[in-house]
Amino acid sequence: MKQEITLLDVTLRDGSHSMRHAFTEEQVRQVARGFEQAGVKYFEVSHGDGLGGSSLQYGFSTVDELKLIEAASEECKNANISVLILPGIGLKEDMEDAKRAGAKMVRVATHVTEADVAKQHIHLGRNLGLKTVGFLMMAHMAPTATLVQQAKLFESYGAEIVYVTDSAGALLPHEVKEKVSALKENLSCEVGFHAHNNLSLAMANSMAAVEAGATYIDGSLRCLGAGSGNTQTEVMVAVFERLGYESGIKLFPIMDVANEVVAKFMPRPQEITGSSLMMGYSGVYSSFLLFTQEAAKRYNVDERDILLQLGKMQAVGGQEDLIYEVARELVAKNVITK
Ligand SMILES: C[C@H](O)CC(=O)C(=O)O
Ligand SMILES: [Mn+2]
Repeated sequence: MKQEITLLDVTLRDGSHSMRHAFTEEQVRQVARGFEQAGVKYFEVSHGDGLGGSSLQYGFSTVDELKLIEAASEECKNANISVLILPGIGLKEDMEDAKRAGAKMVRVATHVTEADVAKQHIHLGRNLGLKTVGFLMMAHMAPTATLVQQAKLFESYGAEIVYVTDSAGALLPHEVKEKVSALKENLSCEVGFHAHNNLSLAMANSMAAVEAGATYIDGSLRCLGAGSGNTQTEVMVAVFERLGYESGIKLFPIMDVANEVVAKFMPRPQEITGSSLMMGYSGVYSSFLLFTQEAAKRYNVDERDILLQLGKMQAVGGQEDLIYEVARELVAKNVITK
């Protein structure tokens, strides 16, 4: 019997960063229809920074995420919609609204050392009858023992799956293996893994995660996501099938939605540019990419210098304002390298 894994697609959520949160209802419907036909079990829809993310700080959504969740849900009979929520950005009401709009799963995301802020959200997810997941972001920033401690908190609150989230695309395969194995040894719930491709390691890291026992792996079509994007879903379908795993996703239909739908609205190819490489190298949150490019342009400084400095400062999600501060400091110090 083939071992089952769930490939959870985040094109319509992590991809929202790359799309500057401008998904249209028609784009979402087309992708959702494609997922339904291809046999995808779970896919995520919401603002890139999760429910309630539409704001001056993170970027306003063109179309209200609830409308997008509702539209996606209307297209699906078997595929289930997940939403992401970051405590402090999204509210209790947002989770309730998302459930009414058709969400079946909620992933509660915190910085890797802050699982304790998710207790109420995990409880609420369970009370709403949603499949409830803990999502430990910027996993490269904590030693494995801390990650285990934090994952245990999530599990104790009721999370049914806990994710190791490589938000900066900074982890190397042996580190993924160590972290996922430690969670498998210390938790009873399932373990998931979310990669970013900033060091061209998303696929290798996803394979390392599955080999270490992860059963949920995130991906996005054509890699559409923050930074250099995520592990490419349609490629994972092929690779994991070759490795003898069963994802339930049909290869040709998932390739069709990637190439006939998503590729046509992507604003740019998901390449590993100088800046996204630097994010993986210095451990910077992938969703900082477009803000960094804007700040570099505005202050005429090298994006790589901003990113190196943000990495040294250990900047985390929610500190987007630091990007501009660092750019201004580089100007003040006369580090004008462009
Ligand atoms: C809010 C972030 O975009 C969540 C995520 O996908 C990550 O940390 O990676
Ligand atoms: Mn991500």
